[in-house]
Amino acid sequence: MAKVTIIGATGQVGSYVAHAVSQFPHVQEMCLYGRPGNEQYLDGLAHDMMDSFAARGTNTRVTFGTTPKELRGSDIIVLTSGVPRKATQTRLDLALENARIVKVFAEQVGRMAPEAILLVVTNPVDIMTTVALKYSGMMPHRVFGLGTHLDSMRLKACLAEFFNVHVSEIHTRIIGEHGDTMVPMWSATTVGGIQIDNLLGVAKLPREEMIQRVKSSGSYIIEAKGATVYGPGDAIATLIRTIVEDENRMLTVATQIRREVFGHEGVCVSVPARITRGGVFPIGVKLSEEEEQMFAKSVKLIRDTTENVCAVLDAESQE
Ligand SMILES: NC(=O)C1=CN([C@@H]2O[C@H](COP(=O)(O)OP(=O)(O)OC[C@H]3O[C@@H](n4cnc5c(N)ncnc54)[C@H](O)[C@@H]3O)[C@@H](O)[C@H]2O)C=CC1
Ligand SMILES: O=C([O-])CC(=O)C(=O)O
Repeated sequence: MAKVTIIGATGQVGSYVAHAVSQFPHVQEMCLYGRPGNEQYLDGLAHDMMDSFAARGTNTRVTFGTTPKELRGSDIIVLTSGVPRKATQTRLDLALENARIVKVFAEQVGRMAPEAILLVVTNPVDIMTTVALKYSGMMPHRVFGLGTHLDSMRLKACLAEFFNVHVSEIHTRIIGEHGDTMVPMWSATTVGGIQIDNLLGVAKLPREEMIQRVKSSGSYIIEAKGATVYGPGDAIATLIRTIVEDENRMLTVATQIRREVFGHEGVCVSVPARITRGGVFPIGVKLSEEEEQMFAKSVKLIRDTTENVCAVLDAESQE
């Protein structure tokens, strides 16, 4: 049984995730957490959800609060607080503003629930995951980010449409940044278990177009309806289910990498990882030369931006 806490529960992604995750049988308590001033909204949200659970026959207890003690006893904490981008912005434009928000909550989690698993969603997610790891002081396998799991699902949908097969027939991964430097792993892409290059007719696969579609998916949706909610929400819900039900699935999420395994270190970036009730454990993979070069570019961008942001945060905390 697990207590799941959503930080940023008043937001679009946070409230959808809270509702989606509460239906998992192992989730005993759903704690809706927000910043001071949002108590009335959280109260209303909690009551709305209780009505929903009664209608659905879900037995999850809903609690809410704005003080750090609410975090105590959490098994999984999802951090969704932060400013979302406008269609004209990149995720990287949010880095400093959201890092200030993430730092505050990460410190609270590190103090109140250091044994929990912390899943970071706030954008730019790779950088925010490193910020959360640094300022929470938690173990690296207990802090991870949504990363390119969502991008991998978006590519999966494109491939299922192209091949006209059920999505469950597609296995694929995108590693690296949740952003423009993301790296598709065509070498790990299969349809019905068959490696994509061994399928007849695959030469026609519009790989570049598909990746462009994945890269622009967030801004396309934001421009049309203001925010992405169901895609990230259900991608997050899958990760939480994997943890609470100890499914040992291998998904692609932002996690701290080590030099001995990935040739780089010091940042959180998406790679394949085994996800269990005990945490998230990256798995080393052999990349092609092109994938390796693209991955190095992604890591450099994340590292440079993270270092800049952390330098500002550290200077501010000296003031
Ligand atoms: N990694 C991913 O794939 C995705 C990441 N996101 C990111 O998640 C974050 C939230 O997105 P939405 O829920 O759509 O936004 P939203 O505006 O609906 O909600 C924002 C939440 O953050 C809180 N918040 C805002 N400023 C704050 C501050 N200064 N201090 C404390 N709390 C603050 C709000 O109270 C609210 O709960 C954004 O950074 C967005 O870019 C969203 C979708 C997918
Ligand atoms: O694009 C955004 O800002 C939200 C997000 O990360 C996504 O849906 O991929």
